[in-house]
Amino acid sequence: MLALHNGLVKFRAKQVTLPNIELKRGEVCGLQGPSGAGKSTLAAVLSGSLNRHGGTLTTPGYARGGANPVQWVVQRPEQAFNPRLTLAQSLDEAWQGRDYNRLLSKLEIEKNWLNRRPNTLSGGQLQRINLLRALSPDTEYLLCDEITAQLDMLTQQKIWQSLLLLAAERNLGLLVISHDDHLLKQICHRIIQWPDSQS
Ligand SMILES: Nc1ncnc2c1ncn2[C@@H]1O[C@H](COP(=O)(O)OP(=O)(O)OP(=O)(O)O)[C@@H](O)[C@H]1O
Repeated sequence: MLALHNGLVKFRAKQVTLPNIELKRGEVCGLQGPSGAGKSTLAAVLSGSLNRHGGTLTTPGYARGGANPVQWVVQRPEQAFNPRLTLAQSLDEAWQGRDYNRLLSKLEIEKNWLNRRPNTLSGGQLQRINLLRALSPDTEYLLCDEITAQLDMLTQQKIWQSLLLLAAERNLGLLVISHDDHLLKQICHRIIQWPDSQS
């Protein structure tokens, strides 16, 4: 279970009250809310990237020597990679030397892309590799923060098709943060409307 209750984050000039959330493995939950409400802040807290100032956070434990089981995937994949490393080097780090080749075709990634540096790939190519980076065997929950918002419609559809299949196969819990009403209704089991109500 991944859960946050009564979460609160204080920035220097602002305090953000986070919505209560409980996400189980195998579940695809949408999160929708106005710009600036704190959706990315919530993802940062759930993934342990940002300290909270209140509330109770429940996360799955790390496997011994393993990576974070809660992975936050952001809208701009270039932020997730060291620009000086090839993508293969970044993937080897994230996967700790384990074999990810089986996932290349599932995510429609061409092997030769991996010899390149992040700034030489398109947004869609890089986001596929970013998802592969986040999908090491340790991952149990994926926080998808507007991950296809900058991509064309066809690429969006293909990425979600691949990702939902993999999520079902791996029994991952998915939090889908998006302003795209149509996408959320199409793929989510339930949608949290923030700050209004839960449905
Ligand atoms: N590092 C930071 N320092 C100061 N304020 C911040 C920081 N990060 C976020 N905030 C503020 O916290 C609030 C929530 O930001 P957040 O990015 O989580 O919103 P969001 O719901 O994801 O917005 P959007 O839909 O536009 O991406 C905003 O008012 C933002 O300005």
